[in-house]
Amino acid sequence: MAADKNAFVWDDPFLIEDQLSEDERMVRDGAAAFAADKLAPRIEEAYLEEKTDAGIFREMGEAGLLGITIPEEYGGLGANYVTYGLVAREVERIDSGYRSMMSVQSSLVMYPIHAYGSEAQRKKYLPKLASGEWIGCFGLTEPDAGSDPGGMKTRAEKTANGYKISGSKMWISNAPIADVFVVWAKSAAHDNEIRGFVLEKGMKGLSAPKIGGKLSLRASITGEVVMEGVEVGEDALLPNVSGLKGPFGCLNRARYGISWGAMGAAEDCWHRARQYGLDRKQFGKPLAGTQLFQKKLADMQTEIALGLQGSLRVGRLMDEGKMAPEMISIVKRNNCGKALDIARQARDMHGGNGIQIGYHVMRHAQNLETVNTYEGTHDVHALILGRAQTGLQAFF
Ligand SMILES: Cc1cc2nc3c(=O)[nH]c(=O)nc-3n(C[C@H](O)[C@H](O)[C@H](O)COP(=O)(O)OP(=O)(O)OC[C@H]3O[C@@H](n4cnc5c(N)ncnc54)[C@H](O)[C@@H]3O)c2cc1C
Repeated sequence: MAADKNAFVWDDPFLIEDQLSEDERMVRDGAAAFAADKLAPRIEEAYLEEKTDAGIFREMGEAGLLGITIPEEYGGLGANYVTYGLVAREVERIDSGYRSMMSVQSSLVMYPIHAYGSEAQRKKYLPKLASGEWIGCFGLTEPDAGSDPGGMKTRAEKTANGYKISGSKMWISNAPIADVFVVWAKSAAHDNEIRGFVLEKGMKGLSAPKIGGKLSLRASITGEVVMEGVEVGEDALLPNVSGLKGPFGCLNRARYGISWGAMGAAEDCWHRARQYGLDRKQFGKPLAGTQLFQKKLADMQTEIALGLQGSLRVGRLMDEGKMAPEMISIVKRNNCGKALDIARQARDMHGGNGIQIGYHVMRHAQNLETVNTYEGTHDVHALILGRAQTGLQAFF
């Protein structure tokens, strides 16, 4: 009997699947298999023990998940932004920390080296970052400059052969295990404009101590980047960008991926809450048979369907070269905020079991606290959108 072409697919209400190409589905399926085989078995221990396995980068590299949008000649996959988003969704279905490790490497380290770097920098760094042999980090945030990166204090002074960089960065994902550091500094030789520099592990004056005690993103290591007069040659400067548009160009890509990733974490919470409600009986019937439980599931289904459709639309526009950063603010802000609400609801729907590591939902909720904050907080994206529609700057 032929399938009913008007049937409702509860876990894909708007038939996202039909809107993807064969190639996009193939890479997505590979990422899903990788996530299930290599990431899912590690996450509970990694999270509980706050342990980041640096070997994951090589495994991600072998699976082709690093530098999805970077051309093949530099070791990337040469795929489109929709594919990048689909991969982020699969990885974050397991854990936001693993997706963070991947996003930083692909969007915040490989992207700027490709987009703003010299040919020599591309050839030197990109293949090893794509294979996961080298791990990258991106240093923009400082102890006193988070939402306002223009207030950064890190400085690059001109020397005879290059630059001397001094300052400190805070909350830098991957930093303690990084080989390659893309850092942003105000450069005296360039009218105090913000410029990007590529530093390498082992340089004199460069250190990256771990920030311990995180209650969120515990599987993804975070550190400071301390630069005490780090001397680099002219070849460390990213030559082709200056000003805040450099870091924001990278952040736009990462934020777009996060909008998909957060929906992956939300889907995991939704599916787990639904299954829990079907399995668990109270008052003589499954929890899923109660009106309140079903209302919560319907809210989750609705927000996830809308969120995924929004991210897909923005991805298609990026691939057509028609992306405006404000579009990314809409999906990053909406999807992270909604995913956080969904994870908290799912935790509640699991009752006492919901606080246990083995039920996964509280880990997602804890992670999504960070995902809602980094890469532009929920409120900062509201200010970007407010400015875009009123023409009035409300940041200060
Ligand atoms: C686990 C983790 C990993 C991270 N990884 C990286 C990384 O790899 N690289 C990197 O560079 N950074 C990274 N960050 C930093 C992250 O991007 C910043 O934490 C974020 O930008 C917010 O900055 P802040 O923490 O200084 O908060 P603040 O900017 O001090 O904000 C505090 C609060 O004030 C609000 N606020 C700020 N400005 C305004 C305003 N004008 N009007 C109204 N409200 C406002 C914010 O919305 C927020 O609620 C990471 C952070 C975490 C927690």
